[in-house]
Amino acid sequence: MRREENNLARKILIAGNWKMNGLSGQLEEVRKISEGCSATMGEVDILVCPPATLLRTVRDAAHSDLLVGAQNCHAKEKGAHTGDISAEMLRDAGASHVIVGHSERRADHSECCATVRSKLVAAHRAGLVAIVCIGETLEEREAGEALRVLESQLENSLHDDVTAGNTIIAYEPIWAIGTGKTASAEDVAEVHSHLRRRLVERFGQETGTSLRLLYGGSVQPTNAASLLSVADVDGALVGGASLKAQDFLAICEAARNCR
Ligand SMILES: O=C(CO)COP(=O)(O)O
Repeated sequence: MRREENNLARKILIAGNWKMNGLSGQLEEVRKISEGCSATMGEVDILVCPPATLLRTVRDAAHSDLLVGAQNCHAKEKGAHTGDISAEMLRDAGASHVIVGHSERRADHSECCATVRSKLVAAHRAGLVAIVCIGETLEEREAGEALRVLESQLENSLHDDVTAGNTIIAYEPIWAIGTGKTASAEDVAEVHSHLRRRLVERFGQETGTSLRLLYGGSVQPTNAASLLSVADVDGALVGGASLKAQDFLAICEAARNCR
């Protein structure tokens, strides 16, 4: 089933995850994104997630309709956690969204689903919309375990007060991140419809069908249209291609044309 036959009530979100990239001298790309997508922003939500050091600068430089988010938060509100940043601090710095549970954090910082869930609670406590990432490894996919692994991550990373207004799910197969390999539209459709069913079972019909499900992993201007046309794909979480305004804007434009 293609997107137009599915639930169109969910507004598409194109989110750029800059990861550990970006210095204050390089804000020209943000200005280009901000200006370039001003016509698109009514129809598509557009979010950029710079490193925490640039949150305030990007927020101040960007069009007010461009959403600005962070890439991680600590579970606690404040206290003796040297080097960490709380969800409240991110909000104070201008963020409205925060990514939690990205596979790079799960791998580099040994974050398990319980940690991700506590960060989700923190994000909601601070009034941030959380983007919860889940994804399987290549070994898990090849062993036929992908759906089981994803289901477990989904189950254990979320808490019961999740709503379509405070949470977005991003499916990012680990083997597709930064590799140039993208999951096929068929694989993405299978995963997203499975996740949708699980969300409806857990949160009920209304919330389950309203939660947005993003795809991430080597999304490029060349493949965005086909990925975004898949039913139950409600947007993209873009890494490398979000660093160049031209590429990111092309993906936003592809999203606009999917409506
Ligand atoms: O990890 C990602 C976004 O969070 C995807 O990264 P790439 O688009 O560079 O594959």
